[in-house]
Amino acid sequence: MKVVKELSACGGKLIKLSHDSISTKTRMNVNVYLPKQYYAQDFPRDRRIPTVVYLSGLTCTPDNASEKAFWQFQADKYGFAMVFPDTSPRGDKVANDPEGSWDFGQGAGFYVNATQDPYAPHYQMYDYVHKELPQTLDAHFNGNGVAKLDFQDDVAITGHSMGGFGAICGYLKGYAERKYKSCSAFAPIVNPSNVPWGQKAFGGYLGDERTQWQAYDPCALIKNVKHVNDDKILIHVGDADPFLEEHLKPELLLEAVKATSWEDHVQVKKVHGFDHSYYFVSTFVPEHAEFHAKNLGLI
Ligand SMILES: N[C@@H](CCC(=O)N[C@@H](CSC=O)C(=O)NCC(=O)O)C(=O)O
Repeated sequence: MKVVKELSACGGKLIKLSHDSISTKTRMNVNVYLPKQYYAQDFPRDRRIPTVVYLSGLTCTPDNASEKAFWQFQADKYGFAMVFPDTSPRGDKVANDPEGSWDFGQGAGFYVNATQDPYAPHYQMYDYVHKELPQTLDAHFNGNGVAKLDFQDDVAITGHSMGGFGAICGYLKGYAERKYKSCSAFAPIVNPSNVPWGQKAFGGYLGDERTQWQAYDPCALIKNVKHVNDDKILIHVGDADPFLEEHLKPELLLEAVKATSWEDHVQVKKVHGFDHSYYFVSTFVPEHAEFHAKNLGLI
């Protein structure tokens, strides 16, 4: 892993990194925010700083949320690190949308492991985000005998739109092993099998056999995952979001959990006047930060 740039931000630092990924077989960029606690002289040697992973939406790089979501203030307030991965493999050798559209291909990896050519060789974003990246960050930041950051145990996950889908999907798939301690989402695609963005992505990456799609679709996954304790999934969506009716459809997740162990444990907050932009995301980041801080035992 190579440090490309270190930028002072709030009380800590935004570290821009790049590395060769085994999963995607490409060079991947990732941003990590280390909060002020990381740099404090008196930070207890027996404690680790937990992590919140933020998965971005279509067209994004690690920079969109780093620059526009204002997570850094919240990370300092509660004492967690942030990880902002990229949204797909990139490069001349990486297959792209044949029509050059922005909702598939580079910038739109959908956080699944593609099985179909020509996407399968590089589009392995599920393994990259949920397996390889935490291990790689752990080795980079904690490999010097001082393990101050926790990328693998006390970890929360969140995301926006395509990334909201990726967060809920990863949380549910890893739920039995408590991979993530907390999950939230901003304007997520909750039922990709039944909306155009998801159908295009799943068809392209996973093929026409719809049973393969169920392995990643939150509305299918949640029916087969047994809810425990008082875990909740927190979701915000704006009622002025232009993608709400066609692509997001949060009500489908509420329908899916009816009469399951998750009933009453998925909270969808529809907020008046907000659209799909980072003006919406950044407004509700403080509420999501507090939610994750509680679930990570920081407050
Ligand atoms: N380029 C598109 C708009 C694409 C868009 O709105 N992308 C969202 C995520 S959508 C779902 O995954 C986003 O986060 N964009 C980046 C940003 O900084 O806002 C168009 O031209 O309409």
